[in-house]
Amino acid sequence: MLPLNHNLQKLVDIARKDKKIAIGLMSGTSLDGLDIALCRFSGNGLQTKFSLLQFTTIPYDDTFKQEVKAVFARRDADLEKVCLLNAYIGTYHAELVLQALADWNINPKTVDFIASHGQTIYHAPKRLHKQAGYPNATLQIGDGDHIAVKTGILTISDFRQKHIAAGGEGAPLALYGDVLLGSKAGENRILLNIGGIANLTYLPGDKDYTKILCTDIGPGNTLIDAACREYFNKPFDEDSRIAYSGKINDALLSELLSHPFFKEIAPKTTGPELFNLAFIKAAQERSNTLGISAEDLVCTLSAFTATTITDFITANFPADIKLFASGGGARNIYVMDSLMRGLPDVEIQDTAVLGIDPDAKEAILFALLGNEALCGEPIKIGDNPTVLMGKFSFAG
Ligand SMILES: Nc1ncnc2c1ncn2[C@@H]1O[C@H](COP(=O)(O)OP(=O)(O)OP(=O)(O)O)[C@@H](O)[C@H]1O
Ligand SMILES: CC(=O)N[C@H]1[C@@H]2OC[C@@H](O2)[C@@H](O)[C@@H]1O[C@H](C)C(=O)O
Repeated sequence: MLPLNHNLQKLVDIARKDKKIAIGLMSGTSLDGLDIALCRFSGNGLQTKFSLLQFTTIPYDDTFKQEVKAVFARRDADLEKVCLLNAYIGTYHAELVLQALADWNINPKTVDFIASHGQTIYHAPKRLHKQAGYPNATLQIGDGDHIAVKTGILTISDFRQKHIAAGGEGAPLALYGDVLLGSKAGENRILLNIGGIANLTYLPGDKDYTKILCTDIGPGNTLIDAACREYFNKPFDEDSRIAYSGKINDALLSELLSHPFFKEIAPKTTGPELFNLAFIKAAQERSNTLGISAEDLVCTLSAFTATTITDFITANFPADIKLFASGGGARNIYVMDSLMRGLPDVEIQDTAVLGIDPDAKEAILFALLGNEALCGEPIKIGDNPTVLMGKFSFAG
């Protein structure tokens, strides 16, 4: 029998380790920076035990943000720029990982694997592109080979394609992490992540997997951020100061809420390809509200995010439920206050009480998906794709 090549042998050795040190990387739709979570795993599937050893978000500089924004969610993107960014982001993320490890005084050789989400630059489920003959599609760039070669660490990346190949929309993948780390017998739970886009996982206390639902809900921070950039030259509404200085415009709010996406059956996914500045302006035109103040606009968009979440939860889940929030939007007090008022019977906390740092949750998710890719088995959760995801990149 021929021997395994050294990469495959190393892969098998890592997969069989009782304890694995992993780095999860997430760069989300808000483009604020790279989330880096250093985790330790033992076990797999429902027996997974994890601890977060370190976490940081390394902010992107303005030049990098502009470069990515030039192609992000744009149908007319410059293909050469996409090609360059695919390699560049891989190398750049690798540098940021090495920087974080140096700051933490950790030798890269002690890390078993990196699990990298990459940067989504376009998300096109059929519900969005509507082009006959084409499947659901999504594109994350920042190639794993560059990360593996530059860091010397086995890298698992490009998780979303398998989900699509097996019939999904490529998102939300939070489902797989939330089921493993977030469910509790006897307690109906919602894990709500408010990033650029808001998504949730419903985990019933009876652990009936056919009732589990994981779906995007609509915009989280993306429209609020877009309006802050356009009218206040600010990246986001820090501590909701702008929202609190404005008032809700009811005509605009009901126009925003009337978009057909909110009537579509879940699970469903979306992104800034739909929810963007042009979407806001079109709704303002239709509701005759182009003249409202920028403060009222930010306030109305914040109310829009909160209302879509409360409406979805009220319409779909039982009243006896606990909600655990994560993502940058969990710091938007206007949105969180509105959720508490809109869901008076729901106990709302953040995921920290579950031992999951709310800022780190998505980076932890990818580390966990990497652990499953190495040593898990596909888990059947209702009608969701029963798959292990991720592609392997070797350092040498
Ligand atoms: N103090 C704060 N006040 C208000 N909003 C905040 C605050 N801190 C963070 N945010 C919001 O959180 C956003 C960043 O959230 P996060 O990092 O979870 O997004 P993401 O991971 O890029 O998104 P996604 O999950 O959609 O991919 C910021 O752009 C901002 O809108
Ligand atoms: C295509 C894509 O990048 N989608 C992201 C985005 O950000 C939030 C929401 O939209 C979610 O569907 C997804 O990310 C998380 C990590 C997920 O897949 O669960």
